[in-house]
Amino acid sequence: MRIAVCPGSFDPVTKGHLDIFERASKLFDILVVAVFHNPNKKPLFTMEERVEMLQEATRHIPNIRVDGFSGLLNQYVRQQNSTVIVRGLRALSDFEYEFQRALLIKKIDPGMETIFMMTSSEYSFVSSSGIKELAKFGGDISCLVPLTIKEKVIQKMSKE
Ligand SMILES: Cc1cn(CCC(=O)O)c2ccccc12
Repeated sequence: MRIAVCPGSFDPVTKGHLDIFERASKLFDILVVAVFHNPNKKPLFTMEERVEMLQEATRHIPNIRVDGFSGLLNQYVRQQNSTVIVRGLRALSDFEYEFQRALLIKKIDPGMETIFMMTSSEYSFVSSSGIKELAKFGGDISCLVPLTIKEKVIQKMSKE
């Protein structure tokens, strides 16, 4: 059984994320989309909200499992009976951080592999932070996130 883990903050999930999920889910028997609890960040949505939003947004992909985790990524991946991490790359600006992170994981856990997938060109500019910024000032985020996510972002922003 080939399992891969796709970790991220997904605060919120975007169409760029979904593009990677849909393509990566065809390469593995199970794709675990894992919301990472980052103690250094103050997310807009709670871990539970992000897991729920991801479950909704990926309902059409049968071999996806959504989960939340904290702690060391490589330990979590091994707990999922996997040694493969999948990350999406939007642009060259992502590469340096992702490259260092992949090398560090390889250093502490040589059996772990990180696979990078380029997002489709139509989503190469889409980021969760950009979407939140746009929504904050009343911009239309319809083409950047699934409809169910759009409503939740606007609702959450109205309370900020
Ligand atoms: C498109 C994309 C960006 N990233 C990293 C930045 C982020 O977490 O949004 C991903 C992580 C997993 C799957 C897809 C993506």
